[in-house]
Amino acid sequence: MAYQITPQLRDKINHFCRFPQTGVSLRQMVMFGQNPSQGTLLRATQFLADELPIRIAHRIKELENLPHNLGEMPSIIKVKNWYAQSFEDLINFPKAELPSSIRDKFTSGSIIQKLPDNVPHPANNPGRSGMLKPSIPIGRRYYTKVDDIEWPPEVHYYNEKFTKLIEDIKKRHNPVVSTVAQGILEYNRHKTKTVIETDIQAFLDRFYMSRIGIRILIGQHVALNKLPSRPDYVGIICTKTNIAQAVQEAADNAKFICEEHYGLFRAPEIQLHCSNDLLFTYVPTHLSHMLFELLKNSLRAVVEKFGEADEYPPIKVIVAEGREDITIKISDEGGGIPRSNIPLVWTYMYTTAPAQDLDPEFNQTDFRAPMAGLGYGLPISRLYARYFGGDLKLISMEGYGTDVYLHLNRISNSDEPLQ
Ligand SMILES: Nc1ncnc2c1ncn2[C@@H]1O[C@H](COP(=O)(O)OP(=O)(O)OP(=O)(O)O)[C@@H](O)[C@H]1O
Repeated sequence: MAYQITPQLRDKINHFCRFPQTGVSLRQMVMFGQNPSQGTLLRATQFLADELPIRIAHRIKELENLPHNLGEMPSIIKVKNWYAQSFEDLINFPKAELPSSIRDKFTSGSIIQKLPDNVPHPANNPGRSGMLKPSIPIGRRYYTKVDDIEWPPEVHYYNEKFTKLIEDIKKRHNPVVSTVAQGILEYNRHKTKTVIETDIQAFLDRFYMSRIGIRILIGQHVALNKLPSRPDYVGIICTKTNIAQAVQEAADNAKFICEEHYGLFRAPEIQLHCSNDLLFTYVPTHLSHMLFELLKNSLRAVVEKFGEADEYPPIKVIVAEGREDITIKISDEGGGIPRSNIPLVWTYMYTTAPAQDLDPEFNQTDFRAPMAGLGYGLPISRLYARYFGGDLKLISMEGYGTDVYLHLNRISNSDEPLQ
């Protein structure tokens, strides 16, 4: 039988919707996740056990109040039910029952309510330093790392169970992007024009941005709990992400796909101008995703403009290191985009590639089409860039080529853009 939201669950969803979502910055994640003790992990568990149902409840509400009749499409209902099931799993997860000796250690000097804005936090006040352990402000609270004392096996077991729960939730939501895309196709069948309306575009931006945030929080928590510690990594965040290496890997992958797709002996060359030792803190999987999508677009444009050729004008990747941003410019001579189409390239489902079949049941880790096909590459890459305070811009010279600018914020302390 299809999943149903019971009236009791509905009340809980309404209740959690009343709380604002709490953003976490890349820097906070790095500070909190360095060499975490089981106690610190338990604190992270508690944060997520509070925060994830809030974020998910907001999404359920939004899926139920979609503009036009998008919310009635079978694929959208399917996605809403996944969110409702995950919400239910999370709120039914039992609270930690700690032995009293441990409970005292866990709570003493731990979560401190945020001080008024005009009062410096004691941990950041040099005159009073040492009074409190350094703590990380997240939302309205300060999260203090917990000492590495001998934590009883119950704490480890509890963290492990919660990790398993959210890992399963992440897996359940793997096909969300392609299923929502399917929902949009179902909706478009009822219309004569297929360009996405502004309100639906805004919903998709919010929805996918929120999904990135939820998956980062889960991915980070799972990595901290399960992965052996790796040098230069805090969970899924690499504190020494090597840009040149990331571009090179994305270029190799994109060229390989391009050669396969067009049956070419050799894809256009991708020239890289970047210092080999440029390192910064980032989530490497996000960076690879964006670079791969952008390079694929450039390769496709060049190959489609020049056809099967012995030589193509190279694609140039220039990396600039600023104080605030690291900017990656990708320039191609693939003929550019007509000016009137520029706003469309940021809309979901806009593509000039032949239509692709969607298979929402296909259990993929993250949505990715082979060479081109759904028109998700640019808008989703822009969300990834914006998620950590960066941006993605595109400038085209029709008849010549396209430049895309990928700005990555290196200060990394901007909060997640949550709505
Ligand atoms: N460098 C480029 N040069 C010319 N046209 C481009 C370039 N990048 C993007 N475009 C145009 O913008 C459209 C949308 O790009 P987008 O990356 O969002 O989707 P896609 O590549 O068509 O499909 P996918 O979902 O697989 O990424 C492309 O179909 C293409 O027409």
